[in-house]
Amino acid sequence: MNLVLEAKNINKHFYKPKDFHVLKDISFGVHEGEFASIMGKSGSGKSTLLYILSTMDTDYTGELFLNQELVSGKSHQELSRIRNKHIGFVFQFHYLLSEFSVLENVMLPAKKLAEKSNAEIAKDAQEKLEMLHIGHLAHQRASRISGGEKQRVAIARALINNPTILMGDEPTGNLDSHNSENVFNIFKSLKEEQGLSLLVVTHDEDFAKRTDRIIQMEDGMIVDQ
Ligand SMILES: Nc1ncnc2c1ncn2[C@@H]1O[C@H](COP(=O)(O)OP(=O)(O)OP(=O)(O)O)[C@@H](O)[C@H]1O
Repeated sequence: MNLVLEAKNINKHFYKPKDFHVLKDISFGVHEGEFASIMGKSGSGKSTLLYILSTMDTDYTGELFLNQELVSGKSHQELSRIRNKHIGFVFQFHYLLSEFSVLENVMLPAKKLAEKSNAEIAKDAQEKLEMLHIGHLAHQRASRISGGEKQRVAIARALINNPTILMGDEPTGNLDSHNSENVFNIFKSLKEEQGLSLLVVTHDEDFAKRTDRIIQMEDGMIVDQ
């Protein structure tokens, strides 16, 4: 099975207020169609690692491959394009633009990529919303929908460019148990029905236990996977 993401000997330091070796020789991979989770105590380095894996942070040593292509060392411009095309990201907070409609929010990453006409992008966005059972909300303002709906819109937006991998940093952290369960089920069906690869940082043990693999972090190291 192909690796969609591979980290080799990733090390990172923070130098302020003093030298702190936050990630210590991290190596692991995510296979095509795998749903993996990262767990670990607060401060163990999970978010720091995810920001490197998603190419948002380039200040580290080691090698990062996406779809078997070495991405470390590339320019910010190249990384921005790779990230937009290959990585979908869902955060704890939805970061929707509240004055825009749901549909416009979902369309944004595809407009940035500029590979399709606006009409095609709108059609794709509507399809993603239908898939997540919120098609009827397309023309609502993003500020006028519930928290659980906002997170589903954020997932639709993360999927609009048909990424290779979907990453999440505590994507259920702000949701009640019912909406968390919804998000888990959406992720699971994306894996099962579309073969999507997923990598999710979570504190929710119940969520992690039901993923294919738990990557356990402690003190900047992977101690179990
Ligand atoms: N910009 C920074 N400068 C210095 N130290 C930082 C910086 N960002 C994070 N840290 C420290 O690095 C360590 C790892 O932080 P990180 O946010 O990756 O942990 P985490 O496992 O995601 O924690 P949580 O579960 O609380 O989100 C922590 O000790 C944190 O205080």
